[in-house]
Amino acid sequence: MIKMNGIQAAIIDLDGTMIDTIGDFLVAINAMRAEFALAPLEQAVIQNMVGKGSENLIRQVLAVDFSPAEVERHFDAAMNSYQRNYLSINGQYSKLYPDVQEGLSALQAQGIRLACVTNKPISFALPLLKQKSLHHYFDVIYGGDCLPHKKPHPAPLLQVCSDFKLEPNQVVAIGDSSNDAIAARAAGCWALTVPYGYNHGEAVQAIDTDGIVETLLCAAHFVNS
Ligand SMILES: O=C(O)COP(=O)(O)O
Ligand SMILES: [Mg+2]
Repeated sequence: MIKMNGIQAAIIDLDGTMIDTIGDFLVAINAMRAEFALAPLEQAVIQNMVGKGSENLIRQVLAVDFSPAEVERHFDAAMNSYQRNYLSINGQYSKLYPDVQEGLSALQAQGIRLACVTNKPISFALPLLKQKSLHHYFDVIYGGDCLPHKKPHPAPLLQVCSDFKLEPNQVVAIGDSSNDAIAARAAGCWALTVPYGYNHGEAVQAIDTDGIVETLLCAAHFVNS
């Protein structure tokens, strides 16, 4: 792996990196589909649709049964149903991946500031981070609807660099998908990838990243080592 020195901040992804939220997605999506008299989808199918924000997810989920025109016709009602269902169970079917708190603590102990950048809507992300006792690690938290662009656009990462008054090459972004690495590359930040999340059904080895780290604790050992 490449030597990564002078890192002052880390931008951490949420779904698939800190928290295994696929159970929440499964329950909320299938509750929404039941309201539309659609059959439930398997977890493996939904898992490959997660990562590009709620709008993308809902369009993909509707497109299993509907034509492009029907998807647009049902979109608003489906999104309302999904949001209501998600918020009613947020976190109940989710759990932290191994060594998340240990990794965040170890990064902080090295003087590295932490930001969370997720494509999850902020109204889902904040209560979830609080419920799982992770919010206190982060100086800055951006949801997918906080800024005009979401990952893989570099804007949220560049916003963090600006918030922290750092150059992008002083910042590492750690995520589970190509979305995170593409945003990092485009911003000029370093990129690390965890292998256990949801990479749109593709192998993490195919991601253009500066390294694959087994856990966030491994990431902490790797940065500035
Ligand atoms: O909600 C999503 O689409 C995924 O969010 P993430 O950016 O935290 O992986
Ligand atoms: Mg993710």
